[in-house]
Order: sequence, then C-alpha cells, then structure tokens
Amino acid sequence: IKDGWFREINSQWPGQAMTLKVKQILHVEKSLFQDVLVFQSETYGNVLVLDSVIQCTERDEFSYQEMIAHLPLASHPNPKNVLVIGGGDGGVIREVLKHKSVEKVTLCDIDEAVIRVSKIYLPNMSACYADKRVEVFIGDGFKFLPEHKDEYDVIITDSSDPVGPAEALFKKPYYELLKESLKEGGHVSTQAESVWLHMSLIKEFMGTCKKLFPVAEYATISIPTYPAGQMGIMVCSKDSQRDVKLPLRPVPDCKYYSADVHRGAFLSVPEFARAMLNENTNI
Ligand SMILES: NCCCCCc1nc2ccccc2[nH]1
Repeated sequence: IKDGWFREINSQWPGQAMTLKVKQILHVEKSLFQDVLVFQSETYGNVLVLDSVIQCTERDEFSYQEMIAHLPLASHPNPKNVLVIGGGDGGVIREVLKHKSVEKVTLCDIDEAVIRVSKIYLPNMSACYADKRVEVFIGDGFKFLPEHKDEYDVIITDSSDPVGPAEALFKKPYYELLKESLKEGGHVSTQAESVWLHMSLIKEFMGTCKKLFPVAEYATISIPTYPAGQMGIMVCSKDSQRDVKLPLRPVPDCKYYSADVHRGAFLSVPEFARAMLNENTNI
C-alpha cells in the first residue's frame, strides 16, 4: 500500500495492476499458509487480500459467488449434499443455501484464518456459517476428499490462484478426487481464471476435465476487481445426458445470476478462447 492505494501487482498478470483506494487498514496477519490483509476501500467496501491477491470485495463478490454456486446447482435436478473446497469467506455457502433441496453444506478450507477474519470483516458473506445445515472442516481438500467418496451431489472449488496453497487444485490428481467424491449424476464447479491472462492453464485443465467428465464447460463472468475484470467458472457433470448450460429452475434473490445469465455465461465465451479450448478435443 503506497500513497493510500493498494496495487495488485503480481507476476501472473505482468504489466497491469488493479488499484483500489484504501480508506483504512483493518487486519494484517501471517497465517500458517499465507499473508492475510483486510482493508476498507473508498468505493468497494471491505476487501480480503491473500498473498497480495484480491480474493473478494463486498461490492462485487456477488457476481463470482452467485455464478460459481448456481451454474452447477441450478443445472442439477435435485442437489441435497454439497461440498465447498476453499471459499472460507462464506459467500458461496450463502448462495448454496438458496436451493431448497439442499440439506447439508460442508465447507473445507485449509486456513482457519480466512474463516475467522471473514466472520469479523465480511459479515454479509460469513453470516451463513450460523445456519444449521452448514458444517465446517479446517484442512486440506486433498486429505478430505479421499475420506468422502461417492458422497456429494455438487462440489464447488472456490480456490485462489494456482500459486501457493491452491496450486494443486488445478491439476489432474485433484480432479480425479473430485470425480470419486461425486455421487451418480454429480456436478463440479471451479474458479477457472481469466481468458485474458491464463489461457494456457485453462486449456490444460479443461483438457483434463474433458477426459475425466462426459460434460465439461467453461463459462465467463464479469467481475471488476479480479484481474482483467473477467473470470471463468468451469462446470462439469458425471452424467453424459445432462446439459450444465441449461438452468432447470429459478434461483431467488440474486443480483447477478438469472436463467438468461446462466445460458449467456457459456454462450459469450470469446471466439479466441473457444478455438483454443476446442483444439483439446482432437487429442
Ligand atoms: N485472481 C483471482 C482470485 C480469485 C479468488 C477467488 C476466491 N475468493 C476467495 C475468498 C476466500 C477464500 C478463497 C477464495 N477464492
């Protein structure tokens, strides 16, 4: 933070940096896994930063939280048991609980500091931790998943970037674990990075998912405070007869998500990205 501005300078997006004006620094901590910073911004509410990367802001988090949750959930006929890996801020849980069929949501995050800090500084994201359908497990998803095979209708991986604690969450072994923990006809969604910055990584993990799942699709969302203002959501299904691009029911009380936005998120993937992703299929 210099002259009152936070700059998101990072080697993953060379030569560019989202800058937010800082009103007040609220929390600085070195957790067991990463540097944790929370500041009150002038125009985006409270902002959570992990290892100098913006994870969420109060003003625009709903875009990402709604889409990473509702794309896999609204396209699933009857989701009852849901697992969230990462996402310790709690925003995804808030969205999952909007589905009446959901009986239980388990959150597994490796870093208790993220949950603790979110409960204090991100109240409208972490409020749902109090819901009786929510269970929290502090630990590594890599250890949690093998102990929960054939158990979940939907698994959402709300990870930070593939640098540091979340690096392994973008590789084949992890996607194999996801598949084994899904029940018949289960869906997964993951944070799938930006077509402007991570195209080769997206090509790689989409290729992996197309081999592991009969249905694997990339959707695009607009979110101002993530690098390049665009973020991807990968959605896969174990059921070859399922179309994750089609919503099966409405989701109430959303500020970003709707049935049209659901369809549009898959239809509006730009041509240069689509061409690169389709190259995969002829391997
Ligand atoms: N550079 C884009 C970063 C995307 C981060 C998505 C995200 N936001 C989070 C908040 C708390 C914990 C894990 C999270 N993962």
